[in-house]
Amino acid sequence: MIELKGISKTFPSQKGNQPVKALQNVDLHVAQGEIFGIIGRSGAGKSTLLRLVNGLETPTNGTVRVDGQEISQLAEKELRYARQKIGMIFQHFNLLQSRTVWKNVAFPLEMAKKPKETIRRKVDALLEQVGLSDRAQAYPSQLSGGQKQRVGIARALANDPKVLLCDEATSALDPETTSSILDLLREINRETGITLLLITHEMSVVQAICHRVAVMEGGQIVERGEVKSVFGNPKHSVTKQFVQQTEWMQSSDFPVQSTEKTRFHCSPDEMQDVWAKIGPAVQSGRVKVSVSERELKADGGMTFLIDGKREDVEQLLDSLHEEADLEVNVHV
Ligand SMILES: Nc1ncnc2c1ncn2[C@@H]1O[C@H](COP(=O)(O)OP(=O)(O)OP(=O)(O)O)[C@@H](O)[C@H]1O
Repeated sequence: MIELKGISKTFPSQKGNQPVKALQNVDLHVAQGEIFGIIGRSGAGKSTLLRLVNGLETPTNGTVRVDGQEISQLAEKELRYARQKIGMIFQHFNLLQSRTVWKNVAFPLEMAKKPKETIRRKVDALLEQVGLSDRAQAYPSQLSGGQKQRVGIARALANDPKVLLCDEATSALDPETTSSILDLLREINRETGITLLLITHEMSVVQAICHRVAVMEGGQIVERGEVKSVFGNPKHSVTKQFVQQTEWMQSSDFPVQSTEKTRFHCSPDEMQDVWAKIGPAVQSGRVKVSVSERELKADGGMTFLIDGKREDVEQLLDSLHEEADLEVNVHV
C-alpha cells in the first residue's frame, strides 16, 4: 500500500550551514491493512518520511508510491485528489478553532465538494464512530485532549482514505487517554482495513498497536521487523536504548550499583534552563542523562533520568535547584 524505494531527502544549506541529509536511501514497504510504526529519536527523519508519503515534501532521490500511485510525480491538482485518500492526524490536533466539532469534520468533505446531504450523513456517522455525537456543537476549546484527537481522527477519515498517517498522535495525551485513542485506531483498522503508518518516539505506542516497526536513526532505517522480535531481540544500539529505557521506566526499583540513577521532571518553561545546566555536565562525561518518554506527555515537559556517581548527580541537581531556580522533583 505504501512503498518507498531508494528515498533520499537533502534539505539545502541555510545561512551558510551544511545541507541536511534528512533521509538516506530508505526502502520501506507497508502492506495493505497493516499498522506500521516508525520509531526514532528526535531528528532521526521520521516527520520527513511521513511528509514524503502525503506529498508535502518531494524526495531528492527515489520514489514514493501509495496505492500504486507515484506520489512524487504528481502534479498539484492530482496531488490534491490523491491526498484525499491519505488521512493524517497530528500531535497538536490542528483543529479549526472557529468551527464546531461538526464543522471541523465536515471541512474536508466541503473541500471535496460533496453534496450537503452526503456531508450530513457522513459527519453524523463519523462522530458516532469516534464517540462524540453529543459534542457535535462544541468548539475545540471546550474539549479535552482526547476528545480533540477524536475529532482529528473523524476529520481524517471523512473522505474514506486508504491510508491514515499518525504524526505523534498521542504524544500530547496522558497515558489513559493515549490508551483509549490507540484502542480507537486499532478498532478502525480492524473494521475498515485502513493502513496505518505512525511515527512516534514512544516504544509503548508501538508495542500497543503496531504489527511491524522500523527503527530510524540518522536518516536511515537501522532495524525493522515484527514488533515482538525487534524489541525482544534488539540489535542496533538505538533499539537497545529504547528497550532499556522502557524497562527502566517500568521497573519500580532502579538498579543502583556503583552508580546512582535519579529522575526529575521539568515543565516546558523550565526546559531551556535545564538544558543549559545539563549540557555541560553531560559533555564533561561525569553524568549520563536520558529522557523518559512516559512523563513527556503529561504537560509537554520532560522527565530526565540522571546516571552517575552520587556526588556528581547531587552536584548537578544542586545546580539545577539553585541557579536555575527550578522546582525539581527527585525520585531515587
Ligand atoms: N524544512 C527543513 N529544512 C531544513 N532541515 C530540515 C527541514 N525539515 C527537517 N529538517 C532536518 O532534517 C532532519 C530530520 O528531521 P525530522 O523532523 O524528519 O526528524 P524527526 O525524527 O521527525 O524529529 P522530531 O521527532 O524532533 O520531529 C533534522 O536534522 C531536521 O533539522
